[in-house]
Amino acid sequence: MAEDVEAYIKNLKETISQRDPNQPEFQEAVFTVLDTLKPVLVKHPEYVKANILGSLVEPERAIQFRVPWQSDDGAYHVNRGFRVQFNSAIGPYKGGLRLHPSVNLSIVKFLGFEQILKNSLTGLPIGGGKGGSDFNPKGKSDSEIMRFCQSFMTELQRHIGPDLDVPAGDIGVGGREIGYLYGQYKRLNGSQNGILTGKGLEYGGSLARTEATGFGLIYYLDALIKGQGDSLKGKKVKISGSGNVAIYALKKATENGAKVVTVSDSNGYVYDENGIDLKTVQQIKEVERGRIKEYADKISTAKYSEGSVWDLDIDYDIALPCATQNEIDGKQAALAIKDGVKYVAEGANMPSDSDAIAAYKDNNVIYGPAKAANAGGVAVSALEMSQNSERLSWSFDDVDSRLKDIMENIYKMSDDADKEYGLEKDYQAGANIAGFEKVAKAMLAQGLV
Ligand SMILES: NC(=O)C1=CN([C@@H]2O[C@H](COP(=O)(O)OP(=O)(O)OC[C@H]3O[C@@H](n4cnc5c(N)ncnc54)[C@H](O)[C@@H]3O)[C@@H](O)[C@H]2O)C=CC1
Ligand SMILES: O=C(O)CCC(=O)C(=O)O
Repeated sequence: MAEDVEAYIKNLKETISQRDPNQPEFQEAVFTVLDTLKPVLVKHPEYVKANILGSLVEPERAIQFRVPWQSDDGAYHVNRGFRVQFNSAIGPYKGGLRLHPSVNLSIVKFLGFEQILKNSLTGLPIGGGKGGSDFNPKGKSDSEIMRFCQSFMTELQRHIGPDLDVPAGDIGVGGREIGYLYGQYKRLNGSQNGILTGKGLEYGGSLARTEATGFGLIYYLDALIKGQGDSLKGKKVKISGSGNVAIYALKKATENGAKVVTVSDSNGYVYDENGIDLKTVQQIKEVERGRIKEYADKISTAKYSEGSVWDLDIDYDIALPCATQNEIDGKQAALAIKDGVKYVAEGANMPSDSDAIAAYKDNNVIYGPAKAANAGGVAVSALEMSQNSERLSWSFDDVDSRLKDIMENIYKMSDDADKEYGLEKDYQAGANIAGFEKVAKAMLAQGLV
């Protein structure tokens, strides 16, 4: 049976490589998951017989469209928009929209695929999807962002709905962009605040959605660390990124007694041995929309350097990558291990490449993978959908305590899966298995769909 499973997985990988030879990020995400699911397939031959994985790796729908917009100087531009509706076995497609020049079909498919199992882990009824555009928001005026978002939504609105597909934010899409996207949807279709999450509090947003991914990361990390009989208190932490996820991870980690000594952006990073000051980062990033370099102009103990924060050689305990995919390679993971890192928990999606993950595992670094560690954002998005359906707003504490329960439960589900399949502290495999089993059961029950 184990040989049949090996052959099945090998065959699937070959099919994907042939079908999508130019999608390296998608292949990376899928191949990693396929490898960790082998024990489940050995135990459940019915999933192989029904070719559940063959369906799982193929999006139900991948939409690509033109996004024309005009810049303030009157020039005409055309970007490419995407929405990949990957899997609706357990609920409406759910996942963010990314605005970044690197966005292409491979990246949107990898993110959409990851979202299927992540959303399943939340325990809430949401399927997987993702979207975005290769539009670069950096340096654009508010009016340019508004015109782009209006044009993007003019096409996207045909494909989404409160029970069909509910997008949200991701890199380059925060409260401002969600506002413009929602405004355009409403002009075209009337008010239906269930079509997007991450909305402003005045028009159907949920308290704690802004904080959810970063806070959730720390709730998960806390459970992971406690599971090893250890504590977050007094630990020295490197965070990468300085966007939504990084900022609220910094806030909660500091509140919980850890010392965060770095934040970064795509140009460089700041290192402050005294601990990064949250308010200064928020002022630069959330208010002024500036570069992280400015932090060192405001805080005298901080030093700014160009390049990757993962090349900074200092002793520390915990790595929290919160910027982007493949930001940590094998060499950088080896440096982290040499520097004393015991825990890695991923705020970004797929920030560690496969060499980095292998290095963590070979050196007994406790590794919390993205789909478990950063599921708090989408979990609170699903709670926003519930509040919209109920026409109610829950208190911050209510949402936050549900978030904490969800993140602790994700750790527990991954740990239980490890125990069931005899996988010693492999929280990556545990998360993949726990997320997959629910989706696989739903797909099997629904027949050839
Ligand atoms: N916002 C959310 O609720 C969720 C976000 N994520 C993931 O978290 C990560 C960060 O997203 P957000 O904080 O929402 O985005 P954001 O747009 O608020 O911030 C992104 C941050 O990453 C940095 N960055 C982008 N590209 C980089 C590069 N090539 N090298 C170094 N730094 C780079 C940016 O400078 C910025 O500081 C992404 O991987 C995203 O997919 C995951 C789950 C939910
Ligand atoms: O809140 C959401 O629906 C999207 C979150 C997201 O894009 C992610 O989990 O990567």
